Amino acid sequence: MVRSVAHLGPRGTYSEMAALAYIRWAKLDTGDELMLRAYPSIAQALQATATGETEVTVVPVENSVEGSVAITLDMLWRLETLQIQKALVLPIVHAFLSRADRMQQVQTVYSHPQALGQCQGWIETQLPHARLIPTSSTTEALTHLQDDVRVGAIASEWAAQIYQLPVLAHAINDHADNCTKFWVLGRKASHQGNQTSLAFSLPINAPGALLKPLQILAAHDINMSRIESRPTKRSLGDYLFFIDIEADASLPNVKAALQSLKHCTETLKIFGSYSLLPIDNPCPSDPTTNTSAGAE
Ligand SMILES: O=C(O)C(=O)C[C@]1(C(=O)O)C=C[C@@H](O)C=C1
Repeated sequence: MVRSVAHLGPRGTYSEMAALAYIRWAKLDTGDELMLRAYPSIAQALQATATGETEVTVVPVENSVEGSVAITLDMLWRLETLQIQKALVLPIVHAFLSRADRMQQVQTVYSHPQALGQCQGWIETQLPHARLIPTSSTTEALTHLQDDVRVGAIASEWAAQIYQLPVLAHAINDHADNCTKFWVLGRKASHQGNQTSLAFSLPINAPGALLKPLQILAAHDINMSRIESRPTKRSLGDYLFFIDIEADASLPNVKAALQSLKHCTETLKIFGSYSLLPIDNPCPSDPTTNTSAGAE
């Protein structure tokens, strides 16, 4: 069976860029030949790995401007089987694609909500009256361009090359350092790395309930690099907490802390220890390169 990497499609998304970076790394590291496999949503990509249809999935988890990708955290909590094997951070540089000659012709802008948020300031100054329409991915937005000069889309320059679409403006993201962290998730744990991610729900909604787990981490000299809350969806004001720590779960102090956390949390999930993949050149040089196994 072809071992494949699930990601949000269709072709040319930032998620595919991240998946390609992972595939290149895996080839160099282990000689493994992995194929891309695009899915219409992040949830479907994650499910494909959970059910064994693909080996791993590469999904966005956090952007430097817009913050967490809620669906990734929610699905990770819901699917019992997934472990984080690697993390990678991609610089995200957006372009404005349109068949219009002038910006003034554009009345409607399509893109993924994360991309629309990352270019909010640019849209306000360049296209203050445009209607903004969210799409399931930056490249799904491109299907709305057709021959209509009143329509524009936000995606990468790489996507513009793949679909041979004109770029009206480039590097339109509001912050030059815009970047997104992706996780590589699989059914197996990586068992090594200097970062560990976990999440828990609390047994009671009372003063100090969250303080106890945080005190345990501090008492074991463990540094947190991130804390994020998500609704449990049971009742208003009831939260899950997602925490990243800067330590390997196999270290004695981390093992002891995780053991103690069990006593002051309701459900505790450990998503594994992993390292950050170094990315030299995020953009595949040849836009026609397609190592896709094709799911969409
Ligand atoms: O729509 C895409 O191209 C994606 O890969 C999704 C996504 C995201 O969900 O954050 C990935 C990276 C960018 O931050 C913008 C969009």
